Amino acid sequence: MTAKFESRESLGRSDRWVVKIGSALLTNDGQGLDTKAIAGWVDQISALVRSGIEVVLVSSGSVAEGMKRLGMTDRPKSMHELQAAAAVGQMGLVQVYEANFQRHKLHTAQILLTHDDLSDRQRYLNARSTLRELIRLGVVAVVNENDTVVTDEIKFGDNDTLGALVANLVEADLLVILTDQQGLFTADPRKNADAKMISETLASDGSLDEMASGGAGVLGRGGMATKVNAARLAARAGAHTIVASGRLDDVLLKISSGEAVGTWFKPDARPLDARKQWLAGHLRAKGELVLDSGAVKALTQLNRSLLSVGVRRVSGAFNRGEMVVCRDEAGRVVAHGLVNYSVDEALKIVGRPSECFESVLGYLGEEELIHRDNLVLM
Ligand SMILES: Nc1ncnc2c1ncn2[C@@H]1O[C@H](COP(=O)(O)OP(=O)(O)O)[C@@H](O)[C@H]1O
Ligand SMILES: N[C@@H](CCC(=O)OP(=O)(O)O)C(=O)O
Repeated sequence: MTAKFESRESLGRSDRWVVKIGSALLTNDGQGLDTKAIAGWVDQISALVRSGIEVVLVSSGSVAEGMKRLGMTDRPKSMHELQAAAAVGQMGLVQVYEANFQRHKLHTAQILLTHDDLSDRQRYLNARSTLRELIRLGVVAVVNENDTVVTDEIKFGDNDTLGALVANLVEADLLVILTDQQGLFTADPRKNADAKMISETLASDGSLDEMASGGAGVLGRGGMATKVNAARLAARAGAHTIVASGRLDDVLLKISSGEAVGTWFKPDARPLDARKQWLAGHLRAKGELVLDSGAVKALTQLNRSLLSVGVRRVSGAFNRGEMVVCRDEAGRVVAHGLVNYSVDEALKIVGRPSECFESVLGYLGEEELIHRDNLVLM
């Protein structure tokens, strides 16, 4: 547990926040952007900035606004129509933010990211430097997924995950996820009138998954499950998360004055170092390795690298340097890591000690299948 923020009051006074505003809130029943509500959130963010808090904004809404501008009544099914709608709507989104932040004499900047941008270490570092520079300059960055260039396989899809990755990038103290519910309930409150709101919890608490399994609202993408996962991802970098209702009056100001609004997800582990945070944010695995119990122990208890001798099975299509998931024999995810061998090579060396590599492969590469510096336990 990070001792830094032990109370709502101290968390409310933290220096750097990422605020994510979801589709469910931003749009008037899918009829374009709710500009009045946006003006209200901008007023609050501007007040936070004036009080010395650094804020990065992650905003959805491009598809809904694009649909309205193009006269589409139903959410398009095809990828290229969605991408066209997002491209049109993103213009509206930045116009609304720019015009409203102008009233407070604050500059805005548009940042559009894809999963690929953040899985490539160099591009990740570039995005990080740019965001940090914008923060230093007192500019409010408005981040969204670059919907125009992403395909189903590589997209974040929901902006909760993007919000958590941005929180990791800028080393935020707090990720605030504003949505259309007051927080995380014990079950989906739309379907269960007896559901109770959770006021605070450890992000790692396994019982949250069941509570959040109810799916998204009509306009949202991820529902509560992606918010819980986002809180966990942010927690790995030591950040706290609050999920709260964007419809509550002055919600952000209430959070900054320490009021107990929404659900507070606390980190419980020591934050990962910067490189491992980047690895933990690699969400698209290219393959899977099934480890025997000795290998699981070597990784989880002894902090060792993964050797091919402890791998039972290999699947997927990966090249050297790509991300794979390591599971135990019961199918539980143990770790993510960047492999030193392609799938074709890995298939030849699994279950064998590294002394055999030269005779099997015809050359001697790295001794480890995944080096411990490139492994992150899950
Ligand atoms: N346990 C839960 N607590 C609160 N909301 C839940 C829960 N399970 C599912 N939900 C649903 O998640 C929705 C919010 O997610 P989503 O529609 O993706 O919003 P956003 O666009 O803000 O990300 C709520 O409207 C609610 O119906
Ligand atoms: N990038 C998409 C947002 C995806 C989305 O709806 O996410 P979320 O707000 O988390 O439900 C857009 O701007 O329309």
